[in-house]
Amino acid sequence: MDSDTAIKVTDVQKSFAQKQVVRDISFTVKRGEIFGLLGPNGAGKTTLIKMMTTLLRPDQGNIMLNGYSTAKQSQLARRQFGVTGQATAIDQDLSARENLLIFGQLNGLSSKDARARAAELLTDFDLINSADQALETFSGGMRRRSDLAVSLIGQPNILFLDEPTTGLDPRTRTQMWQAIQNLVATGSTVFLTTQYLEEADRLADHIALIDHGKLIALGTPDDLKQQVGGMQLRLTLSDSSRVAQAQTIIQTSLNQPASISNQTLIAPLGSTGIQAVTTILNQLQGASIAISNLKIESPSLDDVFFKMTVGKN
Ligand SMILES: Nc1ncnc2c1ncn2[C@@H]1O[C@H](COP(=O)(O)OP(=O)(O)OP(=O)(O)O)[C@@H](O)[C@H]1O
Repeated sequence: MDSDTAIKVTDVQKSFAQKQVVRDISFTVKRGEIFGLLGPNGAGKTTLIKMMTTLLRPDQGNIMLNGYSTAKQSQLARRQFGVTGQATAIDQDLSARENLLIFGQLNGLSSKDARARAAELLTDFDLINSADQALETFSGGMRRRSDLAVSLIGQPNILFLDEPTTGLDPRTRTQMWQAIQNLVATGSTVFLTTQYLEEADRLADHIALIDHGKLIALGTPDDLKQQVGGMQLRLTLSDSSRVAQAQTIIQTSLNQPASISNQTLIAPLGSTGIQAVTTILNQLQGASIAISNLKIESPSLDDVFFKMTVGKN
């Protein structure tokens, strides 16, 4: 495993009873990146993350965290990461600061270092003004940020975030995104699962899409969007009698078929087709074909998700 690699998953399989829920999955996560794991309900995300965090053993295959095998060197592998979503508060009567101090000491920090690290995290996560309030008085967003702070107290090199923003309002979600981005800016590697495709699109450098336990796509958000067809041109004409003529102009310029829906022509632009849009518009104008609407649409990760996954059946 080279030194740029934080996580290496090789041919991992897991079955429960007779049912195979993770099938031969392999991928690599580079140091300092945000890697998103996506998939419909029941796809196997939680099972995979449990295997990566040593809570479950794969039936077959290998998982390495910073070069340590989760099966053969589980103690060392465990020291490489933090996880959110596990017991991150001992007692709701404790303040956020007290909670951080306890987890700091559990992680082997001296009380002086734990105090300093707690103050740093409370500031980073915008909790410093509520640091001495009991956790039970915290809103959902404050709790989530406090959980994230706790998972960072031992300065893990790799952080697993299982649905870090589920249920948060848009403002708090944006704050969490910022916190995650700040974290990777300091060199940590983040592995996250999310139900929000926009979140994966905004945050993730690479995405693995799984369905029915199988890896069905792997790449940057842009790679995945290209796989479902890239950008599209949608042109609506003012006069329906000119549709056939406009179709010829578009098809000739793009060298791609254009489909017709009422008065709207739709054609894939491909990677260089966007340059042809000016030519198309000039030719339409030259032929006195008026247009009432023009859109250049990028595919979204939603398109990728819907085209590539089937989900529970
Ligand atoms: N301990 C278990 N025993 C039996 N079947 C299980 C067990 N854990 C998970 N499964 C099954 O494995 C499949 C994958 O579940 P998993 O929780 O990994 O999916 P997921 O992608 O995390 O789904 P969700 O988005 O709904 O959380 C499901 O069909 C689930 O019912």
